[in-house]
Amino acid sequence: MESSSECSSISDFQDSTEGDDANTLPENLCMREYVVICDYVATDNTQLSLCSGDKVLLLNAVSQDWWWVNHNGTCGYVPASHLHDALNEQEDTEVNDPWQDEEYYGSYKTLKLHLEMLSDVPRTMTYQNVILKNSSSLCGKHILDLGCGTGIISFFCAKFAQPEAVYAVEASKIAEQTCRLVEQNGISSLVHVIRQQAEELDLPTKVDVLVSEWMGTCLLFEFMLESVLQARDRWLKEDGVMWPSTACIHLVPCSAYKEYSNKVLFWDNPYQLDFSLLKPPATKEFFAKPQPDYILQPEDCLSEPCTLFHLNLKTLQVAELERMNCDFTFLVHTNGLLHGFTAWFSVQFENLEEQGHLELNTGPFSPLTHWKHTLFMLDEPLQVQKRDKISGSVVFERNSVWRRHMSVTLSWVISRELKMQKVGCKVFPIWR
Ligand SMILES: NC(=[NH2+])NCCC[C@H]1O[C@@H](n2cnc3c(N)ncnc32)[C@H](O)[C@@H]1O
Repeated sequence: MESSSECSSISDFQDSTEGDDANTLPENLCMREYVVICDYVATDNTQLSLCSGDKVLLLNAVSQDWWWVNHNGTCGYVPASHLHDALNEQEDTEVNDPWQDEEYYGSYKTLKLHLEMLSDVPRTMTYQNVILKNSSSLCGKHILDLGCGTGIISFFCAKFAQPEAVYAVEASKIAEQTCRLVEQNGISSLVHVIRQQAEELDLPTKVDVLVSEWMGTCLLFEFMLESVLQARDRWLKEDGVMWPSTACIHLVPCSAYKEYSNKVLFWDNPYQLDFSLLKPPATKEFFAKPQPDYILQPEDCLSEPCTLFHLNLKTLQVAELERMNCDFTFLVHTNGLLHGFTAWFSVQFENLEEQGHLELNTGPFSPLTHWKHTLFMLDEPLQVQKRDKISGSVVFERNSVWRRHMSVTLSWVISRELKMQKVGCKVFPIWR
């Protein structure tokens, strides 16, 4: 990165970048004022340290992540995620709310997402089975159903067990419907619908069981898990039960030829014309972020999958969610093209009445769920063959500004007979 001393004034900097249209934003966004929405401390002398509320002038969007700005006559780089378009100020709630709660809970007030979740039979039946198989242990117990949505889990508790009370907590407007459903089904003496954010909850007692369906893309997106862990610390008895009890994130190297062909190779000769110069922008546009609704076929796996993270939800701390990293090694078991990696999650529910646990696995070897699979596409496919080794690391990093978002950084080395063949690294935002 250029040194910030290179920029003595805006006109100098602008002249030096004249015609440099490689990374400049369209005219309408350059030279606009932006507001800093989160403190930033420079980590080298090409960057600026800024405080939330500072106003800067955007000079050049060098990349999606780093922008060259002017602040009171001094130029330097700042992370784009820390800036908000002051002239195009959205509702204060958007700029000042890193949790985007208005948008988030707004998305759950209609039936669309609830229909999708209830239509997911493997997901919903797993929760029903957990309640069914533990019905005697739930007798006389207090249960917290966090983020109950339409209340389906609370209904299972009332139908298949005899708990003392179920607190069905739901922050979105759907809670009004949930109240009506509970009344209509005659279980309002047992199931108490509370329209409240879990963070502001006030219950009459601690609970014996905290059950929640909080899992998002790549397990963590939405970071509803933070709400669940905070509710655990505040409301779950010392010997209380967390359902799910543990959660895992799995990864496998894979081929995705159809995806690559449809999105990139397509441009080689549409209607017998050579549009191949569009392949690089197509790669950037379609593969910069993961595909969250991909369906990985088992035969496209290039090795056995591995478990990256195994989280114990009774002991996990919120601070651990900021950054999680893990090394991996895959032994390729078939010749083919490595187009990318696919991730999915599984959650386990401790069984209170017999050995073992119940599991909901959202991977390619289990019944398909509404989460489908998350495909991380490399920019270029790589030829691999049986007995090659794909080793590397993955870093899940929570977005320091937009608290429901994260990034996944994949680094890989492909080796053949102990000789390094290919090395690579790519950062995937989910979604900011
Ligand atoms: N598996 C998921 N990715 N999402 C499915 C559960 C999400 C449900 O929990 C509600 N919800 C999410 N966070 C909270 C919270 N902190 N407090 C109350 N309700 C919540 C949200 O409004 C929605 O109805």
